[in-house]
Amino acid sequence: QVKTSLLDLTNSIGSILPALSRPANHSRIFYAVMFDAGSTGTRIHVYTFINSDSAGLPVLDNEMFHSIKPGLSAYADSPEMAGHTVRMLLKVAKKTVPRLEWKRTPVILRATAGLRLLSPDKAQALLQQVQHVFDESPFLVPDDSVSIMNGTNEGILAWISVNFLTGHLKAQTQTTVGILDLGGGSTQITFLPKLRVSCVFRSLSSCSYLGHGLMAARLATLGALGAEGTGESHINSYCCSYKRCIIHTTVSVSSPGYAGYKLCYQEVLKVVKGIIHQPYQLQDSNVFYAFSYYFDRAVDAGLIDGVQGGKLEVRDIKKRAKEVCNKMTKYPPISSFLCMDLTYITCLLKDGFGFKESTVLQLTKKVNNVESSWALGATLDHFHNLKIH
Ligand SMILES: O=c1ccn([C@@H]2O[C@H](COP(=O)(O)OP(=O)(O)O)[C@@H](O)[C@H]2O)c(=O)[nH]1
Repeated sequence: QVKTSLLDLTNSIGSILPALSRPANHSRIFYAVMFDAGSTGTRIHVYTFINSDSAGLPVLDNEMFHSIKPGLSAYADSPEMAGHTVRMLLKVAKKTVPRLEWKRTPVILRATAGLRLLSPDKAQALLQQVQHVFDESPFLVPDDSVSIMNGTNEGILAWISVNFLTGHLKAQTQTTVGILDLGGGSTQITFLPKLRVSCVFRSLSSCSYLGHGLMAARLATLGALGAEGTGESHINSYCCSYKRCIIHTTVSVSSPGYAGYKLCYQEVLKVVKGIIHQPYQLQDSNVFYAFSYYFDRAVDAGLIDGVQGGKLEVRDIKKRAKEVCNKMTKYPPISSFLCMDLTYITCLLKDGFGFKESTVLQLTKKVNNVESSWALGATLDHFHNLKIH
């Protein structure tokens, strides 16, 4: 658990503009290109900002977003393919940023759980390929433009993104919202705990759990982590909605004749228990924005609209998990893992983070047409070091 002074953070964000030091007559518009090298895909965010007249926050005018699957870690044994992926995505940046602005527009790539879980030499080989593609590009390549980001920073930067987008970082705003990010390889929870009377300043609480993203949790639940690449393997799981659930080309999972919420919960609890500790000071007044796989699976389960998102209580997810696992729905689940995924999400929220069944989550993909992701916070961090390191 890492704590960061929120006062430092907001003061620093407030001074982004002076740090940019642009010529007086220069256009007020500037751009930044941030790559998210995630475990399940690589994404490009091209941000267009407008300098505000005051020394306050810049205005985010637009985001161009594009993604490619699989993630860079899928090319651990052919790193030049990782370079190819980034080169393809850079075409989006060239189309979006005016040619005259290329040489002053920074390109940055931050990798998350996929590369954290690789051996250091394989991860390094992938990053070197990306660095090579950046160096050949017409964009500005800052120092430390390509690196693996640590999990707590991932959570803090996502918190900055969502609070920036929802207007909670403005000087006069007293409240903030918490964030819940469920990636493929890791999961993050970041929020501002209740003020203790004796505290001088408020501290952010950010926890990241490597190996507890949704895809990693599937493998861990099935005890299949060690089975990868060792030849075909069959596993029985109460969480498998179909007769046969394929998890990996070499690992297939069979249902023991029936799935069921209670038995499935016991399976996923083994992954959650003992590893996730409950962050203290969680309280009812904390509003949490939940995105990435929280959002995707809620859409798959028919709980929220895929464009609008929506509010859900933890008990709504639990209820739908029961319906899917106990086959109480009219429609067969579109994914053979929907029972396991919804049960894992319920277990993570309740037994992992200590949420009540009545806790309300705001399921969100985009805020004002901008992706809910750490990438925006990382871009703001680039323009002025936010002292989160
Ligand atoms: O800008 C983004 C970045 C990620 N995601 C979602 O985040 C999840 C996967 O996260 P990732 O592969 O980055 O996992 P990590 O490496 O962080 O564990 C998927 O549902 C993506 O669709 C998204 O919707 N928008």
